Amino acid sequence: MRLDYLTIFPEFFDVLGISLLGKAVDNGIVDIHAHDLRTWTHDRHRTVDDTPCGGGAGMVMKPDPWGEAFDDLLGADPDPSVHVVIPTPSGTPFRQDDAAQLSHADRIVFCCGRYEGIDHRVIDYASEHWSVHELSLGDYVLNGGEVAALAMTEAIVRLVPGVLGNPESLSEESYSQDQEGLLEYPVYTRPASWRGWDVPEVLMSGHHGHIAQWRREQSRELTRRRRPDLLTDE
Ligand SMILES: NC(=S)c1ccno1
Repeated sequence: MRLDYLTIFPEFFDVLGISLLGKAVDNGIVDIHAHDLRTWTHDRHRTVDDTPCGGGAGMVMKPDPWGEAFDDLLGADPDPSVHVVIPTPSGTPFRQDDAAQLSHADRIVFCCGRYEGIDHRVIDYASEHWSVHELSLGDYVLNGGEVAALAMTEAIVRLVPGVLGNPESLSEESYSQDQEGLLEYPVYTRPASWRGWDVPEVLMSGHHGHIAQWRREQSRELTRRRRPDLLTDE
């Protein structure tokens, strides 16, 4: 999997060289390239923004640098196997299913907007050539798409075979299919008693059936309380 990041702050993506993602890069499972969008400017000030047509506060990212970056990185031929991800508060919610689908992609290009956003013609042009995903991490506004791109990258790449040491751990996570899309149950480790709080007895029983039942019940109760929207049968 090749990941490209178009941004005016490429240093944001230096962190992708550490921990599990760093190992995935070292192992050749993932190939990461961060690009300074100003590379594709031609004026003395390396300008990437301009005032919004129709007025309004703030600045809008000019289309030209994006178009020239696409030309260099992707060429002009349409290829629906290339996924262009634009983190934006106006996007559709980024969910575990999106991470799962994108984890099968061979190529993902993250376009990290700043200011009031990217000239919409960039998205229109990209949509004519590649598979475009305008995705939001949540109902809040960040200063740019970089932090969201990092979060989405981790959610996606950790699902790529060979990245996680123990793929079994994926099956019991929140939102996973094995968890029926529910929130993950509470987890415990030693000591059995800590500052007056004990590990639930069932988890110390060694009775796998009872433990599995308790965990299912905990997941449903937690989901009912915190995310009733995830309960499909209620
Ligand atoms: N909520 C998201 S993804 C975002 C991107 C930029 N600002 O907010």
